[in-house]
Amino acid sequence: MRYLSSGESHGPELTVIVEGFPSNLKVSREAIDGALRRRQMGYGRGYRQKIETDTVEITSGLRFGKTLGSPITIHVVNRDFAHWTDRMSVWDEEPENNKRVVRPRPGHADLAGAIKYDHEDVRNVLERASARNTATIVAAGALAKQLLEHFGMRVHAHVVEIGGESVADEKLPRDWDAWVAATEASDVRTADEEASTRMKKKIDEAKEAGDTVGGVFEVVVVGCPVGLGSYVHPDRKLDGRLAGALMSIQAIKGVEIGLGFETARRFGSQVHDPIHYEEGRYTRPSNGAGGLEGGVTNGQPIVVRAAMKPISTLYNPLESVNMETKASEKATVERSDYCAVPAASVVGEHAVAWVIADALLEKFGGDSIEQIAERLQAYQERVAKR
Ligand SMILES: Cc1cc2nc3c(=O)[nH]c(=O)nc-3n(C[C@H](O)[C@H](O)[C@H](O)COP(=O)(O)O)c2cc1C
Ligand SMILES: C=C(O[C@@H]1CC(C(=O)O)=C[C@@H](OP(=O)(O)O)[C@H]1O)C(=O)O
Repeated sequence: MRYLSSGESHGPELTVIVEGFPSNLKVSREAIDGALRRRQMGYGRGYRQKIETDTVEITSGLRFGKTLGSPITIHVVNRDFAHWTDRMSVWDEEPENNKRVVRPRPGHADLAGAIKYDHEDVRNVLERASARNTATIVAAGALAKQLLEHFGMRVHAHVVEIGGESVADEKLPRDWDAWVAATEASDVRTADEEASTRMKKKIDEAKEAGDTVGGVFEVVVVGCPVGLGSYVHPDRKLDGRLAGALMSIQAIKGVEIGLGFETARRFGSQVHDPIHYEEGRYTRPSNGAGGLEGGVTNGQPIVVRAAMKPISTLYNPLESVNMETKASEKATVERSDYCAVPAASVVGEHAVAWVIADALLEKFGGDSIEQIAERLQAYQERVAKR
C-alpha cells in the first residue's frame, strides 16, 4: 500500500492518491472528516484554522461507499486560496507583481530549499514545506485506521508534554475508552487537567513574547497481532518504519519507542520485559519495549513518542539575511501557529496507523477484506497453539 500527496499550502487544494488499499471495506467519510477536524484543533493554533474547514471529496476508488481495490483519490480544498489567487497563480508568470519572500526563516526549509531548487522567492519553498500537507497524512491515515478498526485494532494519540510542562507518569491513563474521551475533550489533547492548565500557561507566555513552544506526544496501538514487521532485514523492521513515518512529519526532532532514551540510563534488568506463560498464552508483566522487539510486534500495545520542536516562525523574529542584498535583517514573519503539538499528535496518530496497516497487509496479503480476515483468523489460531 502506498500514497502520494500533492498541493501547496495556499494553492487550490491538497490531493492524495492511495493505492493498494484492499477492496470491500465500507468507508466512513464522516470519520475521515472527523480526523481532519481534530487535526485543525488545539490550543495555540493560528488564524488559518478559522478560515479552513477541512473535509474530503473522494473522486475514485469507492462505489456506494465501499472500496473497490482501485486507487482512491482524496481532495481537500484550501479555502484560503480564495485570498491568494494572485500570489498563487498556477499559470501566469508575473513575478514583478509578487511580493517576494527573501528573508529565510530559521528552522524552516526556506534557505536550504531556495538554494537547492534555485528559487529567488522563498515562497516557492515554504508553500510545499508547510505543515498544511499534514492534512494529507491524516486523510490517508484515516483510511488506514478504518482498516485497522475493522480487524479490532485501535490507535490513539495524546500530548504528554508542552514547553517543558508534562503529564505526571502516574496520571497516564490506563482505561482505553476513558482515555480517548478525556483526550478528545481537552484542547491540548491531554487527559490530565492540571497538566493541561500548566501547558496552556506556557503557550500563552510564548505567544505574549512573540515566541513559540514545542512538546512531546505519544501514540498507542492496541489489538495488534504478534509478528508484524520483521527482524530479517533493516528496511523491514517496524520500529524503523514507525520512526521514519513520525520523523518525516514537519518539526518532529526525535522519536522514542517504549522506554526509548530512558533505556540508555538503566540496567538491562530494569528495561527488558520478562516472559511468562499463563493460562495457555505468553504474557509480559511490563511493556518497556513498547510492543516491539527486534522490529517485530510482540502482541503488547505499541507505544511510540515523538518530540516536536517549537514552531519555527517567530513573531519576534530571529536574525536572517536578505538573500537579494546579503544584508543582515530580521527573518520574514508569516502568519503562524504558536504551538501545534496537539495537532501534530493527530498527525502522528494517522502516520502510525498507516505504517501498521501497511505491515498488516504485508503479513496477511489479500486483495479484499474477506481474504485478509481468513488469513488473520488462521494465523491467530496458529498463534494460540504456540
Ligand atoms: C501541525 C503542524 C503545524 C505547524 N504549523 C506551523 C506554523 O504555523 N508556523 C511555522 O512556522 N511552522 C509550523 N509548523 C512547523 C513547520 O512546518 C516546521 O518547522 C518546518 O517544516 C521545518 O521542520 P523540520 O526541520 O522538522 O522539517 C507546523 C508543524 C506541524 C506538524
Ligand atoms: C495551514 C496549516 O498549517 C500551517 C502550517 C504552517 C507551516 O509553516 O508549516 C504555517 C501556517 O500557515 P499559514 O501561514 O497559512 O497560516 C499554518 O497555518 C494547517 O495545518 O492546515
